[in-house]
Amino acid sequence: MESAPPVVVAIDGPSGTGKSSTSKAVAAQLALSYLDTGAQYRAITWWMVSNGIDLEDPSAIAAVAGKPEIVSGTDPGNPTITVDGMDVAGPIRTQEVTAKVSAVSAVQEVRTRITELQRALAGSAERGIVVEGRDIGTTVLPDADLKVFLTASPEARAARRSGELKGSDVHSTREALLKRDAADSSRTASPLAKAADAVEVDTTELTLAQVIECVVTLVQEKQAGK
Ligand SMILES: Nc1ncnc2c1ncn2[C@@H]1O[C@H](COP(=O)(O)OP(=O)(O)O)[C@@H](O)[C@H]1O
Ligand SMILES: Nc1ccn([C@H]2C[C@H](O)[C@@H](COP(=O)(O)OP(=O)(O)O)O2)c(=O)n1
Repeated sequence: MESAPPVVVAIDGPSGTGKSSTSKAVAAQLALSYLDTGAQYRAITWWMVSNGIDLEDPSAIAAVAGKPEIVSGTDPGNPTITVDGMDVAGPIRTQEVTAKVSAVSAVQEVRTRITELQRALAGSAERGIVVEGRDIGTTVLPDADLKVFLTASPEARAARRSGELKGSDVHSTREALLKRDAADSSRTASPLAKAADAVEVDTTELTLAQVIECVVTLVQEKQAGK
């Protein structure tokens, strides 16, 4: 039997819309690879913070953008991320990295470097890949077979996020989240945006299981040539 051609799925959207949970589950169900591109931007930010780079200065960020070696494991059952061989899955989720990641990811040299890694991983995924981020459908993989743009109300997103971060209140989580969205959407270099040919799914009133089912169906329809 001939094997199916690889399928490339781009899932974009702001924070807390369900990109990571949906993408991981869809990739696992369909036996595809999975790439969390936010984790890559967090990893390079973690390296810059750890090495005392002045993050107020875009030229200082640009000058060292090529230094850290970032490697992503693409098994949806066990996604991994290392910087210079060190497992950074935990450290990249701190509030400090979260607060600084938008400044680092706005720098073009950083984006060029990370985009290269993303395209290489997408191109080598034998059965295909689900790639989630902010600019996957618009810039990284404009020829993706399926593009999904997830949205949800700021209230729903803040409630989901503060449910994860113990001890944080919904109001401050909402403010921090909106600030990061504004920075990510207004930067010049490849901002967060919905591709013209993306399917928009508003997840505010949907359960995670419903969102996963919706995206799995969209992928299967594409694979069936509909
Ligand atoms: N449709 C949904 N309904 C309720 N909670 C959800 C839904 N989608 C995701 N979540 C939860 O919201 C949190 C953020 O989801 P995540 O997938 O990390 O979003 P993103 O990658 O877009 O930031 C997680 O705790 C996840 O379990
Ligand atoms: N394709 C991408 C993915 C993430 N980023 C940047 C902008 C985001 O605020 C950060 C972190 O992304 P991540 O997906 O981990 O964020 P959350 O899961 O929403 O907290 O990385 C980006 O610029 N481009």
